[in-house]
Parts: sequence; C-alpha cells; structure tokens
Amino acid sequence: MRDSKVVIEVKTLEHGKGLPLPKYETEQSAGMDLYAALAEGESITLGALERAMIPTGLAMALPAGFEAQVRPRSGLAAKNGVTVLNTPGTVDADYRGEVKVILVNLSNEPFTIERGMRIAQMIIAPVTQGAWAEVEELDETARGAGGFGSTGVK
Ligand SMILES: O=c1ccn([C@H]2C[C@H](O)[C@@H](COP(=O)(O)OP(=O)(O)OP(=O)(O)O)O2)c(=O)[nH]1
Ligand SMILES: [Mg+2]
Repeated sequence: MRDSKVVIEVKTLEHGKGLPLPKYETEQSAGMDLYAALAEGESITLGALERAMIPTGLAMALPAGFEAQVRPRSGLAAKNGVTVLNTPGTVDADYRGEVKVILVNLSNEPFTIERGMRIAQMIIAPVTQGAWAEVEELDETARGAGGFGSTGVK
C-alpha cells in the first residue's frame, strides 16, 4: 500500500458546516463515505423509483490527473434497494461546484434521507486521457468484431 495520499483542497459550504469531512472508515478503505448535508430537521423521502440530488456540502479542487467517483454503499443497496443512479458518478478535477449524489430508490418501500446519513462513497482515482490517432484500417485480431456474448455464456 502506498503511504502517500493525494491532497485535495476542500471547501465546506455553509450547509455542510458541522458535519465531519468524509473519511476512510478503515485503514485500507478505498472510499470515503459522503454525508447528506440536508438542513437540520429536513428530510427527503424517496418513494419507489424516485430519485433526488442529495447535497454533500462540499466543493473541492482535485489535483489535475485525478477524478472522484461517486459510488453506492453496498449496505444501502442490499438492505434498502437504494443506489447511486449514475454510478460511478464522475467528479472532474476542474469542477468547483458542490459535489452531489444522485440517489434512487429501487425498492418498493419509501426510504428517508436525513442530515448526516452516509449515503454514498467517493473514490479518488487517476485519470488517463486518450488522444486520437486516426487510421483507415485497424489491425486484425482473433476477436475481430465479435462481442456482446460472441464467446458464449459457459
Ligand atoms: O455524481 C455526480 C456526478 C457529477 N457531479 C458533478 C461533478 C462533475 O464534474 C460535473 C459534471 O458531471 P458529468 O460530466 O457526469 O455530467 P454532465 O451531464 O456531462 O454535465 P456537464 O455537461 O456539466 O459535464 O457534475 C457530481 O457532483 N456528482
Ligand atoms: Mg460531462
């Protein structure tokens, strides 16, 4: 395990004040849990198949060459059917707005989100940008144009 961590400038927005900064729950956790920065006493209830953008109260400046991925928490998915609609959400290094989590309730039971709930997790990952090299013909391979189950299921 690398012992150095990527330093991320973070700004706590007014409605995020009083909530802890996201942290790694165990020494080698890949993700930091994101807190719902709803107002005290405010709640959002998602009915079946409903979605909402949940504020985290945080804005950040990732170093160039990194992204943050917003991913579901498995506990919420397994127990409540609640997941991140656009998973993995992409936070670009040049984004300076508030990080938000698009939650969707895929269960038949209503699910209520309150301030301070850990609703998703954020993974910091390196980014590789591609550059096109346009050609008339691509090289031949054994797979060729086969895909979408061309090798079978078993
Ligand atoms: O789960 C997410 C996904 C995105 N974002 C923010 C950060 C990201 O940098 C920006 C744009 O995201 P994306 O490129 O996925 O959305 P888009 O629909 O393509 O919007 P845009 O046209 O602004 O790029 O929105 C979040 O806060 N949470
Ligand atoms: Mg985009």
